[in-house]
Amino acid sequence: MEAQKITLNNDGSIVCPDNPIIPFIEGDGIGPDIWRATQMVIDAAVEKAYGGKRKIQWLEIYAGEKAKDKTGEWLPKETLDAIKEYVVAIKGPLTTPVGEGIRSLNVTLRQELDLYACVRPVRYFKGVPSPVKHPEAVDMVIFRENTEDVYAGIEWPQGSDEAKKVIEFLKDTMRANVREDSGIGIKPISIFGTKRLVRKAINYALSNGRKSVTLVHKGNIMKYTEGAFRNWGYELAKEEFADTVITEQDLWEKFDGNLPEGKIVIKDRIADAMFQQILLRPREYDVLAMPNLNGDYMSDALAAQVGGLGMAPGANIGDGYALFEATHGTAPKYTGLDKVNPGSLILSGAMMLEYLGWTEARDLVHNALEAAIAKKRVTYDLARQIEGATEVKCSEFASSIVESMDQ
Ligand SMILES: NC(=O)C1=CN([C@@H]2O[C@H](COP(=O)(O)OP(=O)(O)OC[C@H]3O[C@@H](n4cnc5c(N)ncnc54)[C@H](OP(=O)(O)O)[C@@H]3O)[C@@H](O)[C@H]2O)C=CC1
Ligand SMILES: O=C(O)CCC(=O)C(=O)O
Ligand SMILES: [Mg+2]
Repeated sequence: MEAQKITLNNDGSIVCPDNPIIPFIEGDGIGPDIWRATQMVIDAAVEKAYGGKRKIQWLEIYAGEKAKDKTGEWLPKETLDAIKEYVVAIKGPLTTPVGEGIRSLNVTLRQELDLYACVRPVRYFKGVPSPVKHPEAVDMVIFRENTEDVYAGIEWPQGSDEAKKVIEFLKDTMRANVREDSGIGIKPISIFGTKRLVRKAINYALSNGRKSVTLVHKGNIMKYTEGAFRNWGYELAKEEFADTVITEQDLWEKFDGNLPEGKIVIKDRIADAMFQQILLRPREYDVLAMPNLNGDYMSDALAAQVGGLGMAPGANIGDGYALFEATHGTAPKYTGLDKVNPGSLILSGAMMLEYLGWTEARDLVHNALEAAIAKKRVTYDLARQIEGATEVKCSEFASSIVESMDQ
């Protein structure tokens, strides 16, 4: 069967052939190890679910260190073009230097492709060790705005002409005093960016039988960015989902705390308090929508509750285009050791299978991952927390997942 491209309908839904061509970026650091493991597990699940009728044809594209070595560029235009051409892609993590050097390639990919929602489902898999008493109570899906906020890349180093000019402008024109030896960063949050993100989160909640969407913001301090995010989120819910969305106040005043069938609650929480809520009252939260930085922090914190960054999948989704990737980074100290947990990228691959509509293969991955963990032969991150577990390599864990598909 000849491999074909995935195509997009006008409404942003995809048309997926049985033999789609899917580009992948291997990634830096632990990327090659976890990508190898992921490819093996996803291919095995597809083969097992569809008996050869469906198969992914993988197409390697380059970004990060491998791209720099091969082409002299960190993010070649061909890579962006390929993701647009093939609609769906998957990537390993890419390194970003701290405090200097190139801008994040991960953030650049999201912005250039307008993948405005970073979707990170956080759920518990049986047998995974956790620092909390009831990790099974965690079942949340983060919708993190992916293109704005302090990630917009509008910043100038301390002492630069640009920083000096902005400081002067603030002082002379806006009567706002900023210390002269400051670096400057700008935090834009727009009505457009907020509303399309919240719209996606509410639509997801409605089509997946979720009960609430919580807007997470620091609007008491950053009134016109984070506070506005909250206000525009409520506004959007009222404008576009008046028949289905109720407020928390409605829930108590009109419905005595009992959510009517088919409705969802929209509520909001201030971000610092929300970090406590996810630990102490996880059952009260479902879909979470938030600006970029809050989403970045909350993703790793929530991941910790269900087994850590080795078990944290994600996707960057726009209007049709999607780029799947783990929540974690390149974990540089483990580069080339075949040691880390490939679970996050494997689960990101399972999200991709769902996006293709291949839910039988997705279920196989989820069940086999749980079955492999039950055997207590797991990578270091889980082994160090499970009594009586044997530590296995990244590749061995992937093989164990594949073997578990047959059992
Ligand atoms: N989307 C992306 O591509 C992302 C890229 N990055 C980039 O990655 C680089 C490193 O960032 P860093 O802050 O160290 O964050 P990382 O997420 O790479 O790693 C932090 C720690 O998390 C644990 N961890 C991460 N991945 C796994 C895994 N697969 N299995 C088990 N444990 C895991 C390890 O903990 P322990 O030490 O306890 O073993 C690791 O030391 C930076 O350049 C950063 O910019 C960061 C996040 C996302
Ligand atoms: O781009 C990076 O280096 C970090 C990104 C990140 O932490 C994230 O997307 O969660
Ligand atoms: Mg992060």
